[in-house]
Amino acid sequence: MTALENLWHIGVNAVGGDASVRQSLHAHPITPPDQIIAVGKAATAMAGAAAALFPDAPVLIITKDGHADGAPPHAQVIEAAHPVPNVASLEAGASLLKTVQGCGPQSHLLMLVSGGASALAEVLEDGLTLADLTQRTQDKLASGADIHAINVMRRGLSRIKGGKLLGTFGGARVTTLAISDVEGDSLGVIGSGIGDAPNNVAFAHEARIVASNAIARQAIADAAGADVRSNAETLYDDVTALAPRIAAQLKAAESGLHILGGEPTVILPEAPGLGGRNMMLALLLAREITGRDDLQILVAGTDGSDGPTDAAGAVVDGQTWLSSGQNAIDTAAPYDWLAARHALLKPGPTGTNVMDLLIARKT
Ligand SMILES: Nc1ncnc2c1ncn2[C@@H]1O[C@H](COP(=O)(O)OP(=O)(O)OP(=O)(O)O)[C@@H](O)[C@H]1O
Ligand SMILES: O=C(O)[C@H](O)CO
Repeated sequence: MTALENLWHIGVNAVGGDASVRQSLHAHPITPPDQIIAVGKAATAMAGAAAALFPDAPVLIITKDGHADGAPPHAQVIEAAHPVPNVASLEAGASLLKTVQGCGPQSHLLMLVSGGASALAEVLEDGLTLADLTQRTQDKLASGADIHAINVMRRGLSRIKGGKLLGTFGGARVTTLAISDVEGDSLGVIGSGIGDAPNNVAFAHEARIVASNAIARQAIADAAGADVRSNAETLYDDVTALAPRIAAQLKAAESGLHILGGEPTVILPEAPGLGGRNMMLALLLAREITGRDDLQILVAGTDGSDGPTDAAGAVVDGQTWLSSGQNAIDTAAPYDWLAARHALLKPGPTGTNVMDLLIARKT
């Protein structure tokens, strides 16, 4: 493993779903819940920590396909598609609504929310079909819209988002623990507000953000110590605008480590190839730094999968663009091009999701 990959793992481990939930519940104990619900890409890890503390509570886990390994044996597990929902997302949404509505008058519900929840569980407003939902999701994802704009669309179609799910809760108390994968760490945006409560509810609601991009970056900075030159959450723009800006900053920077976080956007052509925003940014950066022998850059999603692929991102340097990757840029097909250069990172599902990290070393 390269030094940059090692640092990425340190950051990701610092925001693991299991450890984040355990630490939060240890620091601020809660009364035992009567029901545990975990929704999102980190649901299995978050639910595992809660179920170990509260073994008597029934557990519902809704997560992405292939992300359920290690789920508590007594949990009900539903796996669905991400980022574009499928029929399992509607089944998951129906189970979610039924479970919340089935909580008794005195009950305490523990909600564990992580990014990806929006696509993984849905109950549509009357008159809408799965085809409407998938089409609108695909269009928005390809348009370069950021997560705030995507989730405004999602909330408008939904009977469980934007606080509507907890609006159906008839019990006494809800505790929401959330891992943030959105700028500003707002509970109303994470999973389109699936763990948020509307105003004027009759139950007590406490919400905590237990992991975030800032926490992951700080863990990397702590591990790298005096070597760190910058640490900022500035990866919020189109990848074609970000790449030249970041490359120019790195070329002008002092030698040392640079840590950036956030979630870039990509505008896709009509029939894109295989890739994700991290791979696309890595490819564009490879072009910008071609020939430089003093720069190495890692760009990867902390959930372990970038777009609809099995890679989290890539590591590039001044040699990566030895033969041109322009065609891969034009067709939005960074995956195969980077794979051929052995530049992809494939850690598998990480049990967390705090957006993306860029770690660059200048020597
Ligand atoms: N071929 C491609 N090249 C570059 N980017 C792509 C490609 N195909 C899809 N994408 C991008 O991948 C993104 C979806 O990626 P991913 O599944 O990692 O989403 P996410 O932001 O983590 O989802 P969520 O916010 O719901 O957790 C979309 O923004 C889309 O533009
Ligand atoms: O699921 C979602 O809505 C996004 O990942 C943001 O949390």
